[in-house]
Amino acid sequence: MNGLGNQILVVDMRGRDDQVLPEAAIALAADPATRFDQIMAIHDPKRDLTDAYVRILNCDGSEAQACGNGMRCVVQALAAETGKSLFTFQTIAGILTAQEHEDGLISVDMGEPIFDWQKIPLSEEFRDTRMIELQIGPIDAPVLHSPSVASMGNPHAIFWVDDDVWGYELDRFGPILEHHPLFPERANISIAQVTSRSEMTLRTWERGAGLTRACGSAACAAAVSAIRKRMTDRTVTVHVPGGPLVIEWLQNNHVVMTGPAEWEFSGALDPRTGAFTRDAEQSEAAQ
Ligand SMILES: N[C@@H](CCC[C@H](N)C(=O)O)C(=O)O
Repeated sequence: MNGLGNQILVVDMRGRDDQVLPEAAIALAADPATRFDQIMAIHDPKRDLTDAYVRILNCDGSEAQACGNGMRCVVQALAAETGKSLFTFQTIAGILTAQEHEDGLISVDMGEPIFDWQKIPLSEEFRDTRMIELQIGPIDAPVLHSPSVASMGNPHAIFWVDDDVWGYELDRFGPILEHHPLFPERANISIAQVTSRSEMTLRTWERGAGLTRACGSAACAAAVSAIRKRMTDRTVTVHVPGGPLVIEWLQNNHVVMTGPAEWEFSGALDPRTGAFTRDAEQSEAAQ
């Protein structure tokens, strides 16, 4: 599936007690036929009143605490299967609720943002008035500096720019910043330009996945950071390379993300090796 071009493999692990292995994820990501950004593995619920436990893997095999676009894909897959429209999920980071609307768009309550530096986590206290020294450009005139830092369950840094986000070499700066010592668990790195009280443009270099066409949790982290800085109102349309996501920061402190999800193909996966066989009718149609 995909969520605004964020490539997602939704893997049904219900009724099994094993897991998608990191090696399987790495093998699947290396195959052009199954290239993906994240795996959303749907497991049997571990708690009453939840529909499923969802485990999230990046294409480098690492486990993530949140994936907004992937959650919308899970909702669409389960809504098609069950006819339900309201869901409650458990992830490593906590409980999330989600809803598929009549128009097909999906809202996910991504929970409460975290700004406490120890919980993001950062290696030391950091205020966005302090520059992160970059290994590029002159030290007294860095290309990107003073990010907002926040967690949506997963760590994010958002660098604000006044001009076009496409003018920055995120593929070059992203890996340097992802591994900056300020981020002991690495971080998702975004460049954002606020264009009005209700809109911004955002590009993201994802921890464990690299450049993606959309990152839902980054859109949430960027929106709440812009709202805290009084740059926007509490509802923000975040334009990512794959299209728009609407982010609302509710008075109860929860962040709700709304956007689409799209089915692409299906097949059978060996969760130990990553061997994948596309469903027969789809293979024939592709020939
Ligand atoms: N694409 C995602 C984020 C996936 C996890 C991230 N790369 C991490 O490691 O934290 C989204 O839509 O939120």
